Amino acid sequence: MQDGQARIGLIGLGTMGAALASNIAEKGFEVAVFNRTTQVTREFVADAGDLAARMVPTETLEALVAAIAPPRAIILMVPAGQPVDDQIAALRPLLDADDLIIDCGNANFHETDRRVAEATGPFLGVGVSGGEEGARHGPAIMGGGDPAHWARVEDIMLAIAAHHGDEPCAALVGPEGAGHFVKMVHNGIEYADMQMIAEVYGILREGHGMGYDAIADVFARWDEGPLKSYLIEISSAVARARDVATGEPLLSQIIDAAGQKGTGRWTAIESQHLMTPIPAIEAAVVARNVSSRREERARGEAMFGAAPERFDTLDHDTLERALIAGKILCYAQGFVMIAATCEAHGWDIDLPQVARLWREGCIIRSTMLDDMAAALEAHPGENLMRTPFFANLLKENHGALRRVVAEAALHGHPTPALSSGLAYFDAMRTARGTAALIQGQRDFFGLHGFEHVNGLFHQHGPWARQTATPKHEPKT
Ligand SMILES: NC(=O)C1=CN([C@@H]2O[C@H](COP(=O)(O)OP(=O)(O)OC[C@H]3O[C@@H](n4cnc5c(N)ncnc54)[C@H](OP(=O)(O)O)[C@@H]3O)[C@@H](O)[C@H]2O)C=CC1
Ligand SMILES: O=C(CO)[C@H](O)[C@H](O)COP(=O)(O)O
Repeated sequence: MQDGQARIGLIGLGTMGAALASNIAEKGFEVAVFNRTTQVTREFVADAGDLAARMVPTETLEALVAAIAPPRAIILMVPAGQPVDDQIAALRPLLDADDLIIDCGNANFHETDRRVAEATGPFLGVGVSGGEEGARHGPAIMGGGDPAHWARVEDIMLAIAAHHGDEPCAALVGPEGAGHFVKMVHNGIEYADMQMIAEVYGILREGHGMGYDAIADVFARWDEGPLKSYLIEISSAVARARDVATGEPLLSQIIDAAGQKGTGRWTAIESQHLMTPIPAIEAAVVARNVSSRREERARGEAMFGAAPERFDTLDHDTLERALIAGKILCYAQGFVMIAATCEAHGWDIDLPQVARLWREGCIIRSTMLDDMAAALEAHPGENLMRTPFFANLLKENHGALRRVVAEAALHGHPTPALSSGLAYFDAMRTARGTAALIQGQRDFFGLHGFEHVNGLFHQHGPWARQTATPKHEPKT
């Protein structure tokens, strides 16, 4: 320790903070820790084993600040929203002007933008993904803020991050709230990927009548192919798990109402502000909302009868291929959203770099990300679905996605994310769609005008009282 002082501080020893503090200490950095509930700090350090030698437990914010070598860097790992503002407000008066606060929790990136603008000292917003296991042994880290501030802690971030070969999955992706924005989109993709897997799980369970161990075997087999990913791997583990209390398959004992802390909802709301379509992600957020309406769903079942029927017209290969197509479309929507936000905010987030950061450590890590990074690198500005490698994969697999969505609909299995992914794919390959009718309707009831195929703007239909007068000359 430098003059007996720690290199960095960390506030919030919950699931993520405790794991991150242990990771930091394990990588050789002394870390001073503080938690709102003091007993948690005491127990954490008491249980830290050899790592305790590189930890300084503190019981007041003043003691925490005194324990860190200046210029200080302090990580916050507390819930998003007011707790972060409160913590900053309590901490900042105790700090020197050049001390750095790093919010490593999930934050709404607009709040991070605001905190950067309001900050009276250095501030970074850093997205950390990987859950407890990732935080402990190597998460993906998406930094946002001033490069000079990032440089002060870069060695720690690179050391604690997951690695893909020799490459650390940690980087400063952009200014202000860019790191939290990228983490938010990561979580949006996470929602959509999880929902698609859950939809296929429903078909295997209710449609095929398979048992949980057999479903776990299917997921485990898929985890050896193109779908290889953390989410498929843990889906297998979850399907195989037994409930400790009853000995029953755990999945039969978990109430089917999905929780959410806000990142998926933020992604969906932001996409609407940007007018950038991410329908599979939005559908996944809606599906969580629907899942929470248990009592209403039960009343619906009593009134109309249970929807999902047994059917055996889909083999496992078709389901796997549908998930491959669906997965590509989830990520494609996420990357398009990052590109759109860059344009709106004047940010320059490097999409291939984001794909590389997500290859290890994070929840959406998947073997496909290597090819995604290469595709985005080779075709800058292109939607992932139109890059040659993924376009070919979609050509090979969209038929399977179509069959799964169609058969599921025929047999009463809701597949909102898979269906939305397919509708996006079809809409995005339809040069002349159906919006002409909407423009005609808008003009009919509101004289909103439309653009004519001859290039004239603000034309009206024959229902307009006055003769349509072009406001602009034809485009040449
Ligand atoms: N769990 C996960 O998989 C991931 C979580 N995150 C993000 O990391 C952050 C922390 O999450 P997680 O560790 O799961 O949460 P936990 O609920 O496990 O821990 C929360 C921590 O914050 C402290 N805390 C809560 N409210 C306040 C407050 N008002 N003021 C000060 N401290 C407070 C708690 O202290 P006390 O002991 O006193 O209650 C506790 O140490 C969140 O932003 C979350 O979204 C990011 C990636 C993954
Ligand atoms: O950031 C995470 C993973 O990447 C957190 O686990 C987050 O809580 C997941 O979101 P939700 O709770 O809404 O499912």
